[in-house]
Parts: sequence; C-alpha cells; structure tokens
Amino acid sequence: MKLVIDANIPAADDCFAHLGHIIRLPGREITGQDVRDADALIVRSITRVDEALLAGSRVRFVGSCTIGVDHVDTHWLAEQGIGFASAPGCNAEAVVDYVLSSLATLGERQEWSLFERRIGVVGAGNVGARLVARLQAMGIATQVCDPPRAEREGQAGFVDLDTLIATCDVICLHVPLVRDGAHATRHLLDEARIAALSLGSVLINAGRGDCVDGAALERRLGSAGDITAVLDVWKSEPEIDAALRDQVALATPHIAGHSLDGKLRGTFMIQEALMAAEGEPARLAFADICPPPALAALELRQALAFDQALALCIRAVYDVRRDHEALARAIEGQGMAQGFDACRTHYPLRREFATLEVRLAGEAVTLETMLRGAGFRTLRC
Ligand SMILES: NC(=O)C1=CN([C@@H]2O[C@H](COP(=O)(O)OP(=O)(O)OC[C@H]3O[C@@H](n4cnc5c(N)ncnc54)[C@H](O)[C@@H]3O)[C@@H](O)[C@H]2O)C=CC1
Ligand SMILES: O=C(O)C(=O)[C@H](O)COP(=O)(O)O
Repeated sequence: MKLVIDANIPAADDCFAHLGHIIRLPGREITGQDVRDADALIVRSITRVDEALLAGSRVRFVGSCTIGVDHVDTHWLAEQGIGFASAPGCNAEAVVDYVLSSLATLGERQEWSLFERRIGVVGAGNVGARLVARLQAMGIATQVCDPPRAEREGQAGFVDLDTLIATCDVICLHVPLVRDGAHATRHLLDEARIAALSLGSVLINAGRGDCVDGAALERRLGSAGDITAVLDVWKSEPEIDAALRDQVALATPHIAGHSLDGKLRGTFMIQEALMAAEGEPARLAFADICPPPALAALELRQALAFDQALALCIRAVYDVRRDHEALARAIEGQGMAQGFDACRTHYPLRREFATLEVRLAGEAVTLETMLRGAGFRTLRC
C-alpha cells in the first residue's frame, strides 16, 4: 500500500509504517500527481480534498486528522466509494484550553474577573459542550446557542443567537463552517450581529474564519474600539487580513487545537479507521504514542484569588500570549503567508491542562473545585 501523508502529522510512522510505503509532503503542496498511484491519503485541514485532487487516482481511503471537514468534499468521496474518516473531538480539549488561556489573559489586561462574566457559547458540539461543562464546573454563568441540537433535543437549555449576543459579554464561536442550508454558519456573525455586541464584550472565534464577517469586525474594532476580539481562525489562511490582525487583541495562526495530545489523538483515530477499513486488528494503544508530560505537577502553597490561581496554572501548561507574539514576529520577519504557516509547522510542544496535577496545601476546597472544573487534576497535600 502507498500512503501519502501530510508532513506535519506526528507519529505517522508509528501509526502507518506497517501498512506500506509512506510519502510525506507539505499539506498545501499535495497535488493530483502526488496521489495518482497512492492507496490512502492522510491530511490535516489545509489540503483541499475533492474531485480536482483525486479524479483518476487509485486512492481508496482518505483520512483527515482533524475535527473540521470543510476542506473535504465528502459527497464526492461517497459517490466514488472512497472511504473517509475524520477525527471528531480529537483536539477539542486543546481548543477549550485556548479559550481559557485567552480569557485569563484578557481578564488580567482589562482588569475584570472571569468569574463575573457571562459566557455565550455558539455551537455546543465536541468543543463547545466541553467548554460549557468546564465553565459551569468553575461556577461561571453560561448561555448556549445550538439550533440543530435544540431542534433535536428541545429548546430547554438553549437560546437563540440574538438573545445570546444581547445577554452575554463573552461570545465564543465553535461552529463548523457550513456554506448553505437551514443552519448555514458562513458570516453567522454578520454586520448586524457584530454591531449588536455590547460595549466591553469579547468575541473569540476558534471555529472557522468565514463564520465571522471579517470586514465588519474590522470596522467595529477600528471605529468604536469598544469590543475585544480574539481570533485563531481567519478568512483566506494563510494570507490573512493584515488590517484585521492589527485590531485583534490576541491573533493566533489556527493553532487553538494544536496540543501534542490533540494531534496524536487525531493520528491515532485515523489509524484506527484505516485499520478497520483494511479489516486489520488494532495493534497500537494511544499510550504507545503519547509521551508523559515534562511538567507533571505544580504545588500551590499560598491562598491565591481564583483569577490569579487560575492564570498561574493555565500558564504553566499553555500561555496563548506566546502564540500571539510568535505570529507577530514571524509575520514581521517572513511576511504574512509564510510567517503564518511557519508558526504552524514549527509549533512548540504544548500539552493539555489535564496533564498537570495541581497540588494544594490546606483546606482550599473551593479553589480545588474551581481548578478541577477548569480541567486540571488536583491533589490535596
Ligand atoms: N481552531 C482550531 O484549531 C480548531 C477549530 N475547530 C473548528 O471548530 C468546529 C467545531 O468543532 P466541534 O465542536 O468538534 O464540532 P462538532 O461537529 O462536534 O460540533 C459543532 C456544533 O455546532 C452546532 N451548530 C451547527 N450549526 C450551527 C449554527 N448555525 N448555530 C449554532 N450552532 C450550530 C452543531 O449542532 C454542533 O453541535 C469544527 O468544525 C472546526 O471547524 C475544531 C478544532 C480545532
Ligand atoms: O481539527 C480541526 O478542525 C482544526 O482546525 C485543527 O486543529 C487545525 O487543523 P490543522 O492545523 O491540524 O490542519
């Protein structure tokens, strides 16, 4: 079997080498010629997989080690009888870590407490539902908008998007990019909704860039300057809008999900799917490819305010400011598209909150509950 695999997929040899001959290529450069005589194609989010790429090839299986599938023409693959698998939920915990790290940073910069904000989550699937669960476990007020779920499960627990915008001061977007249909998400946050964001509110988009009208957001940020935006995803990556990036408080290069754990889970899930498609028994466990964290424990000895303790623990694992600054430096040195992609290709090692055990001295019961809710493991000592 010949497998063409994106060069930026970790543990590809561990997971796929026993199946045949592997060719590694940069995801943005994979061409029809490269896959013509391949049997399997394994990609991330940056390779457009459609008829133009695969027509006339002998590819029988496509795997995307990502949650999002908007880069894959799944209908065409199904019509052709080409097997397809993605990795739902693989990096969802990492995206939640990204959101919490962003909020800790903005709270510090703007001098507000996360515990006094009302957070609206738009799209409550693998990412959004985990975010809501962590926020609620931390005692933070939330609102949830997910019309497809509300239709299936009943309206209780859900609000519509305009109500959410009117009642929340942080809005987190975690919807897939869907271009048409009853629940299309392209420009879900359009000019009118961006105008309706309340004074002092925060917008975080870690879904897909096109879910927000970037030009309208840039106008609101530039003219009134009364809201704050955190953007991980952008229209036309990697050549993103420079003027919009300049207005954004935290601007990162589509790395919200880039924990090592999340990437390895993605590779592992696609390996399982390919093995199943080949009728082969599983031969790896996730623990075989996922190393222990370098920083396994942290001890908090002084009673700290919730926001301070949270920021300290978050930054011990993941500090979003590092990614914001790295992007700014890379763009300055290499230009927009090259800088954006360089940050993604050479992304530093990052683990998830759950890899850190926070040890607490004394009777800090409520602090422990909050940190556990945020996703850390805790131990009283
Ligand atoms: N920035 C990053 O690194 C990452 C970005 N993503 C993006 O986040 C998206 C969401 O990820 P998951 O939660 O895992 O996907 P998911 O498919 O599990 O959940 C998406 C949720 O959005 C809801 N939804 C669909 N249309 C909606 C609408 N019009 N309004 C409100 N809700 C709507 C769905 O009902 C579903 O519950 C992915 O499709 C991907 O594009 C995912 C992982 C990493
Ligand atoms: O899983 C998804 O969907 C994502 O957006 C990924 O986390 C980011 O995609 P890649 O950077 O891995 O292509």
